Amino acid sequence: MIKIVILYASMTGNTEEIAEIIGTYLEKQNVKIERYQIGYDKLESTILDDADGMMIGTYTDGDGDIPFEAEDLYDDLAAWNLTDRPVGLFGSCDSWYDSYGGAIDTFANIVKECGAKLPVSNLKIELSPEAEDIKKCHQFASDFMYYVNKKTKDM
Ligand SMILES: Cc1cc2nc3c(=O)[nH]c(=O)nc-3n(C[C@H](O)[C@H](O)[C@H](O)COP(=O)(O)O)c2cc1C
Repeated sequence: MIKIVILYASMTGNTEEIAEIIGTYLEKQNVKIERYQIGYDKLESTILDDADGMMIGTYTDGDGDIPFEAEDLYDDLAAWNLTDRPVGLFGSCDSWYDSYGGAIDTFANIVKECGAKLPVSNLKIELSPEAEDIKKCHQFASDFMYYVNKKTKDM
């Protein structure tokens, strides 16, 4: 069974909702999902030991900043073995701010630097997901799994 680990940081619940939409969609497709809330759950590189891919969801704080509770994870990722691992980035954003979903891009950059593969574009959802956004979440998850399944078959 394919396993995907979903890490998310959420203050007011929007990114958590997106994580739920993606996770539930994938579970229905027989993917094993493990969810961890950044800043609350214990996060160690071993959570990836038997995982086929990882998704990181985050809201954006300050002036395009990553949330305070995600700083430890950000610093620790270099020590995780991310080489060639498929990673997808998503989160809730607010277009009122200049740096739209800046934290998502910051996480995308660090995982790329750590050698991860980013098979899908970062998914940025305006505030709380609406019907159209739910479709985008499903498409994001589906495109991500297309890559993961292909990679798993090739191995
Ligand atoms: C103090 C503060 C600063 C923020 N800065 C940004 C920002 O720079 N860019 C952005 O896209 N959203 C920014 N936001 C908006 C949040 O990312 C947005 O409200 C998001 O939906 C919160 O997600 P959550 O419900 O998962 O916590 C900011 C929100 C707050 C309260």
